[in-house]
Amino acid sequence: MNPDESMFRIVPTETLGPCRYDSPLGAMRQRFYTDGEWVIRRTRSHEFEELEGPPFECFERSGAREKLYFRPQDTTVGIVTCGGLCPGINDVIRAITFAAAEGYGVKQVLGFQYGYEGLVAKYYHRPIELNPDNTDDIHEKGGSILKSSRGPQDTGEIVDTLQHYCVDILFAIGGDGTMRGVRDIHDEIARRGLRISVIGVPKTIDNDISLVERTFGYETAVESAWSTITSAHAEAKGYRNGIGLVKLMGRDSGWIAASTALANSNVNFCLIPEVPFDLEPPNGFLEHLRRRLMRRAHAVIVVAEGAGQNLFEGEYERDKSGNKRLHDIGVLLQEQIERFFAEQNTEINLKYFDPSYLIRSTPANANDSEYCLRLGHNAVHAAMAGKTNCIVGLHCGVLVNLPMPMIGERKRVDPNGWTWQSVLQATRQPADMTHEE
Ligand SMILES: Nc1ncnc2c1ncn2[C@@H]1O[C@H](COP(=O)(O)OP(=O)(O)OP(=O)(O)O)[C@@H](O)[C@H]1O
Ligand SMILES: O=P(O)(O)OC[C@H]1O[C@](O)(CO)[C@@H](O)[C@@H]1O
Ligand SMILES: [Mg+2]
Repeated sequence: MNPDESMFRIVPTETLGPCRYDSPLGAMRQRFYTDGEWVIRRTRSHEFEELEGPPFECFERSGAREKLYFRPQDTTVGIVTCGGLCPGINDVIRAITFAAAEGYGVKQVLGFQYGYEGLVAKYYHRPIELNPDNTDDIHEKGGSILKSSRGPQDTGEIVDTLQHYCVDILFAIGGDGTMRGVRDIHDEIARRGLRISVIGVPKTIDNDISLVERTFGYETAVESAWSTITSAHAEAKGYRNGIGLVKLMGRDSGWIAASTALANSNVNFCLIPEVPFDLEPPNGFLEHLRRRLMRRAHAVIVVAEGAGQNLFEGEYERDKSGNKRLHDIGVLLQEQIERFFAEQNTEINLKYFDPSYLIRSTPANANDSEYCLRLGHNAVHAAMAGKTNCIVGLHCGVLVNLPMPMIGERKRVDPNGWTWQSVLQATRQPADMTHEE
């Protein structure tokens, strides 16, 4: 069904060419989807005024297509995992391997090791052949069986390697940096006039990929953080003026901290990168903490690692991929809270929790595992139909193929949005803890 063009416009994904081959999934009487099945892009009410032309953009639904671009028995698939770890990476590797090898019967599935390094000859990381036997139980483990890495690699050399191994389809599982890598690899492939599909499966516990409702691993990370809050609460209530201070990941987006504060509403202060705060009285965080202790004699604080960077001076160091190494807000808060109450001759008992890597190295929970399976399957469906330079992700509750050029700025918590307003209601912290008028 085509949408009414005056009202709706489908944003198509790039395709390598016409699809000539019958899908073997037809023999399984699987339901096929067409490019004409679409999902309306989520648009906030204030964005309507800025829209030009047809007001509703639509994305094509993910799903198996009846006709394929690649002939399965001639097709070689590659998988690579890059960036930080995340619960569910192995689930996605397994789902891609099973869908490609068992579902479509492709010739070969190659796992490139150590991120984009594994696609550059000078590192001598040989790819491993993946099959249903050696990926059978990997979803029960955290981490990535293919290993990962950060740091730039030469795009030309990456494409040389794809050609060397006759790779027809590359699946890159990673975060925002990895997706930019997909775009560069795609551009080089196009420049060389090659017929290789590159598909991204967005992974990040930070949940910060634009247009994607939820990235896999995020929910598991929140679930792991939940139990740390329970411990912090017990410690806080176990002593006079007890304070449980928990630092969670989230460089630029405070989704994990905000969701954890909602999931375990023992949190009294949630500090995220999107909402700046000051420390000192009259309206800084420390004064509000003092008032909270006066009322209830204990407090639980959750701080995202990217929060309060305005409180530091000095340049940032960078990691190999160019990401900022942030100043340690957890340690600064610990020091400043202890100093502040010592100056007031008030006894406090502060316990500091930093579960950073614990929450991202665990296996995926059941809901994330299910999501990973569907992402893996639908990434394979998209690639076999010749789609390229796109990602698969959940949008308005439905899996869609999103063209890479649509993926814009990082998704961040909106201080006026539903999530943050719920956090304010649950914590009862002031909306503004700055000295600004
Ligand atoms: N702008 C870019 N262009 C091309 N490649 C990039 C770009 N940014 C990052 N990459 C590459 O993508 C890979 C992963 O990037 P990065 O380390 O930033 O992790 P990520 O994919 O963003 O995951 P995470 O969310 O865990 O940080 C690295 O090899 C990096 O060099
Ligand atoms: O220490 P690493 O491995 O560079 O990863 C840390 C970063 O990874 C992320 O979890 C994103 O994957 C960030 O929130 C965090 O700052
Ligand atoms: Mg990143």
